[in-house]
Amino acid sequence: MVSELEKAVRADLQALIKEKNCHGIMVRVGWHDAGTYSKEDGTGGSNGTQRFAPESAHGANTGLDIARAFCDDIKAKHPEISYADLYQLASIVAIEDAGGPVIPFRMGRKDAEAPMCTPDGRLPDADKRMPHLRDVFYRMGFNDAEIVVLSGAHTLGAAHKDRSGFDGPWTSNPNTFDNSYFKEILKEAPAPGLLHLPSDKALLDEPECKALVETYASDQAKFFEDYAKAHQKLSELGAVWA
Ligand code: HEM
Repeated sequence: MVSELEKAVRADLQALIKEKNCHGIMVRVGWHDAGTYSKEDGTGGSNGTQRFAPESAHGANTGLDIARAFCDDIKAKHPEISYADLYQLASIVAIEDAGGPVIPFRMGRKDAEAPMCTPDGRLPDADKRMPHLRDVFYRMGFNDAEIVVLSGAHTLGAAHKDRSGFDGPWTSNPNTFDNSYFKEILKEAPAPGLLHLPSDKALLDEPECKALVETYASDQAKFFEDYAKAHQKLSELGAVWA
């Protein structure tokens, strides 16, 4: 059963995301909190440490201060929710509001404190290809199929020159969660104004991954079904439950 707290936070997140049209960055804040997880030693994951320096200042997190400030406004109104839950719920509500799949959400992640910040370099480098993506995502406990499906989150939002050095959205409808990312990356070159990261094109480097990109490009229902499962797993990486 959804608690009154979750209902209230969801409503406020939805209103904020609609008003600011900030779907992409809200998805990214949850991903970057969770994506530091290491299954080797259990460090990192969905524990809210992104709110602390030095993690907040890691290169990969440039620009996420905007999303964290939005989350702080919600936290001020609902101090009972943990940051760890809030970052994940922001991500999930943004995807749902953009027309994406409903992602099961379990409330109750405990916040970790500043000494639990992870070292820099745990999040993927957009200039690199499959061997690097495997190093990073296998460390979190994901497989190749999950790398492909989770990359589909780039259907939302955009890159910004002053944050990552890359520029522009992946699709022509960056506030709509659909399978257009997969259709776009299959094109030889990006359509005018759109972006292909090297790490996006990496998904076409090997036949099994490329076949999955083609499946998702032609079957949005399958994309949504697989995406919801992988994103739920992402949102619970390393979580310590109250
Ligand atoms: C596969 C490895 C990945 C790499 C190398 C990567 C890299 C990047 C880069 C360079 C940006 C641009 C940041 C900026 O300039 O603002 C970005 C944006 C974004 N990423 Fe990824 N990403 C990856 C996977 C993911 C995953 C797994 C998710 C979510 C599940 C995700 C969600 C997003 C979203 C929503 C944005 C848009 C942010 C905005 O609109 O401000 N990414 N990513």
